[in-house]
Amino acid sequence: MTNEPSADSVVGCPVGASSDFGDETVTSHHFGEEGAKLTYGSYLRLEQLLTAQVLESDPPAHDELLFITIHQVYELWFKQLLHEVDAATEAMFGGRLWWAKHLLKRVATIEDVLIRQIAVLETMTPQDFLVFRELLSPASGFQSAQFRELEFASGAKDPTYLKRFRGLTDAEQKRLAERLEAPSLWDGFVHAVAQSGLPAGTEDELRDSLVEVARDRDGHGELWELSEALLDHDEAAALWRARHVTMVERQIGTKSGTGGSTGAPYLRSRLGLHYFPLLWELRSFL
Ligand code: HEM
Ligand SMILES: N[C@@H](CC(=O)c1ccccc1NC=O)C(=O)O
Repeated sequence: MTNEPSADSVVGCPVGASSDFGDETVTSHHFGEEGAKLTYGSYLRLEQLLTAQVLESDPPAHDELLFITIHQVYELWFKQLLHEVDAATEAMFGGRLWWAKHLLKRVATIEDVLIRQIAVLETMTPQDFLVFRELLSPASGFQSAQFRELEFASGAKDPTYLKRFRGLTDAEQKRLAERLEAPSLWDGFVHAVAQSGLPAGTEDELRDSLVEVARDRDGHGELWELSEALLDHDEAAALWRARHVTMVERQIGTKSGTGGSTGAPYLRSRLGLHYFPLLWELRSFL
């Protein structure tokens, strides 16, 4: 005997299918290849996802699972952010400014989550981190290819990073090199400014055009809103860097990093980075 309802008792259920629910709650079913039923776990590839947390410490340090989980969640969101940033850039080149703005709002919302989740990692004490910290060397967040791709795709293209990375895979190197050549969010925005009929051939022209956009929002409302959405992304990235370095100081003080940098001083040297410096400069001219 089985507890599952028979196929013909399930509303909307194809012949031969069975349900995890009673008659009233089931309305339809989906099938994968060869009639195999798609399940929650198979759709989300949970077997791969949930077996990818492999600790370096042995015996296992209690907090290392948290450390790995947080970083893996970051990389999943980085992948999503790149997907949205690429689409937003394409939308600006294609004249679909409302869509670019819509996607950039999503980007900033995800970045908000990335900033707030640092607090979860801060529930780890420095003593508990030290149980497994040495095992991580010479690995470091510095080697996150997707993080650097996001910087490049946003417009902060520092080619020296390509040479400074140790241990990137060939595929990661290739992706980064391609990103250096590909149009960035900023390139997309400059294109949109030019398409609206405003001068955008030189930095000076662009500066004047941005002031014009800001002063005439009735005439240039869509561009203004787009520039604000870009600034939200830029600001969120800056807030993440600041939040990360305060966490780093709390965890390792003035120690140098596992990646070989000076640690907090290196990270502080990056706090002035802006993806869209002209949008920040503009504030001084209004
Ligand atoms: C206990 C927690 C953490 C500590 C102590 C820490 C420490 C550091 C240090 C010292 C550096 C400088 C590179 C080095 O020499 O190692 C660095 C860079 C970096 N970390 Fe972390 N980190 C922590 C958590 C995270 C998390 C959760 C992420 C999320 C992905 C992350 C992403 C990065 C990135 C992207 C860089 C490169 C930043 C840049 O070049 O501007 N870190 N981290
Ligand atoms: N760089 C950190 C270690 C660390 O946080 C880390 C190590 C391996 C992989 C990712 C890391 N996250 C950010 O740097 C440290 O020096 O303590």
